[in-house]
Amino acid sequence: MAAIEVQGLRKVYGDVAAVDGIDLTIDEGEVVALLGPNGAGKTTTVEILEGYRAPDGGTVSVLGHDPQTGGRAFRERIGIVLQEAGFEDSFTPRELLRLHAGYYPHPRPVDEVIALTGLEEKADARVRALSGGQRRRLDLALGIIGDPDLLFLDEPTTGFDPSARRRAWELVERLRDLGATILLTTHYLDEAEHLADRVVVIDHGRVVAQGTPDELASAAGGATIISFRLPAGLTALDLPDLGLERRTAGSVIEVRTETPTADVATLAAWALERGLELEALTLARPSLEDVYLDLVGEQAQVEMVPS
Ligand SMILES: Nc1ncnc2c1ncn2[C@@H]1O[C@H](COP(=O)(O)OP(=O)(O)OP(=O)(O)O)[C@@H](O)[C@H]1O
Repeated sequence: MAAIEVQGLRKVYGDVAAVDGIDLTIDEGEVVALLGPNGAGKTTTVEILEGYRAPDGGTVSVLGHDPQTGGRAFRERIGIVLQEAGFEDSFTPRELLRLHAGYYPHPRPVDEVIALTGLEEKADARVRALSGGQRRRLDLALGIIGDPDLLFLDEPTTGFDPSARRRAWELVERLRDLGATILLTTHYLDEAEHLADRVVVIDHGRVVAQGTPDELASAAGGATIISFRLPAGLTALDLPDLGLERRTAGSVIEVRTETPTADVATLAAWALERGLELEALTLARPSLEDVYLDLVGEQAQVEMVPS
């Protein structure tokens, strides 16, 4: 059975269609990542699914309920980790978890949640003494204390250090193994690639692509990415003609090509002729990030240009 079933979802603010006809089905036990540039409509969509905003059109069923009218029976089965939850900072994580456990019929044991989220050392410290990353872990802990069937994670690892991030990923994987359905939004493509069974890309309030990370990457058309660091003192203009398309990120050059063998030979001959060593030279198939930037990159860049 589908955990989430959405058809023709619309939400309009004045002249802006924040959500402009989204269809989305998420099966029980699936981990789905919602991706999209700032303002794409992710938060609006997720908040409608959570019951915090009313749609202007379309049908929504979450765990068999209409989120607007599902009431307590619905709330008890979902867990929500918002981007910025405020909590009473004179409490300790253990106290807050006990308090929240009381709202649910079958909560997880508080100690188990503390261990799952790696908060053992700070379980009895005042919340105000926690670092930003530790507070995010507390957000996660509060999101899973009710042992939800469906968990909404809004940018769950923003502000985490790399090891906290790994632990959060392991936690999501464990929850998935325990059968939870998870809908997460993230701006980290590697996070989506790592965690999600399926990725849904939203732009301008519509679904512009969806599939497993592998499916999306192969939709890029079998191209290969040649990547290397531009030798010191040279510019991209000094390079030979290569590939179909070139992207520069700092001193790293990425060339998309459908003839990698010939292009690598051209590049190697060019470098050898000049006695250059090409640092960080790699060949790879397009990552989810490449595909994502192809789908929404241009609009995202336009949005960043001040008018
Ligand atoms: N309460 C509101 N009133 C008016 N406009 C809104 C409101 N909430 C969102 N919007 C607009 O709707 C559009 C979608 O916003 P939304 O927050 O859903 O995007 P998002 O994909 O979550 O972005 P981000 O990645 O920045 O969190 C944006 O143009 C935003 O300005």
